Amino acid sequence: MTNSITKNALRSLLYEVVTAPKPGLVDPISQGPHPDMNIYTFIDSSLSLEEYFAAAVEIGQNFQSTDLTQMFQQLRQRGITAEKEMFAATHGANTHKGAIFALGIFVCAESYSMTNNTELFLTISKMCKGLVQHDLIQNNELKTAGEKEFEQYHIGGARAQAERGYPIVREVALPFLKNNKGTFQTRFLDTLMKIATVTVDSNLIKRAGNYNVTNWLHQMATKYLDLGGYASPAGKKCLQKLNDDCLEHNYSLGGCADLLIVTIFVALERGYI
Ligand SMILES: CC(C)(COP(=O)(O)OP(=O)(O)OC[C@H]1O[C@@H](n2cnc3c(N)ncnc32)[C@H](O)[C@@H]1O)[C@@H](O)C(=O)NCCC(=O)NCCS
Ligand SMILES: Nc1ncnc2c1ncn2[C@@H]1O[C@H](COP(=O)(O)OP(=O)(O)OP(=O)(O)O)[C@@H](O)[C@H]1O
Repeated sequence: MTNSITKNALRSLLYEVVTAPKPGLVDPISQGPHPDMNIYTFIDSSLSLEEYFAAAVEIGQNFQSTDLTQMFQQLRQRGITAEKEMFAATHGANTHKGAIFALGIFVCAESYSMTNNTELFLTISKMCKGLVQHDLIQNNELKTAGEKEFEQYHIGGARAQAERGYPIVREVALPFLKNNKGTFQTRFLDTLMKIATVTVDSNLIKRAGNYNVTNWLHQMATKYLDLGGYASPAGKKCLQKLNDDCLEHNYSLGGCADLLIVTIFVALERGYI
């Protein structure tokens, strides 16, 4: 029988991807600026990760030592296999690399925290202690987009969020989702845009080729929420414009999507939604 944490991990991936219309991201209406993937690719990708999340639950349940960075190392080894399983399921498209990292951490930490009665976000920062130093500062071969951006702009992307215990999720997105009422569609779109008001998304910066795009995103997302979000006609229109802008400029919001996924996961675990 599928463990309830594993099930909520899969639910959060599917809830995120069916939410539409998301700017710069794949949803059932549009591939956005992602010609190599669509909603079906995301379904296949999500299902391919079930065993990975089940393994992450087990790692969290069985971990005994006090040094939680070792638990993260175990998870990471399994995560590298999960990336291969994802690429096999999607015929080579990178649908969920960031989510394998972020949601894997949340699943493992949730399982550990439930077994050992610890606080989720504190557990995550203990697991990821030293990650930026190890992966980005001591690394002499900066190859991936995120690694190069650290060199160029000094931003830590997905790794820095993890090491800091996901402050955007803990302090911004989760309280917002919890208090925001309405349909799932409205709540998730507005939460995605709330995340976009503060996130430095390395995926967007890579696509734009400059850091300044971050300020543009923060301003557009703030404007959308000020107009009343998806529940208001003006907010809807603003989101449509943002969707068009992302398509026109080939902008992707992969980091914001990952943060929405983990926010939905915690909300499901805590019964906020
Ligand atoms: C750290 C990860 C996400 C990726 O690192 P990588 O340097 O390959 O890519 P990069 O830094 O360009 O980012 C990849 C993805 O992170 C997400 N992301 C971007 N910005 C942010 C942000 N601010 N917050 C959270 N996630 C973000 C996006 O989905 C983006 O596409 C992870 O895949 C990783 O650790 N890769 C190394 C191999 C590994 O250990 N894999 C197993 C992971 S469990
Ligand atoms: N609905 C979605 N949910 C989650 N992530 C999404 C969604 N739609 C798109 N993405 C994200 O878009 C990113 C893929 O964008 P991109 O093509 O820029 O990355 P890449 O394939 O790794 O890069 P490159 O093409 O330069 O090798 C992935 O990180 C994926 O997470």
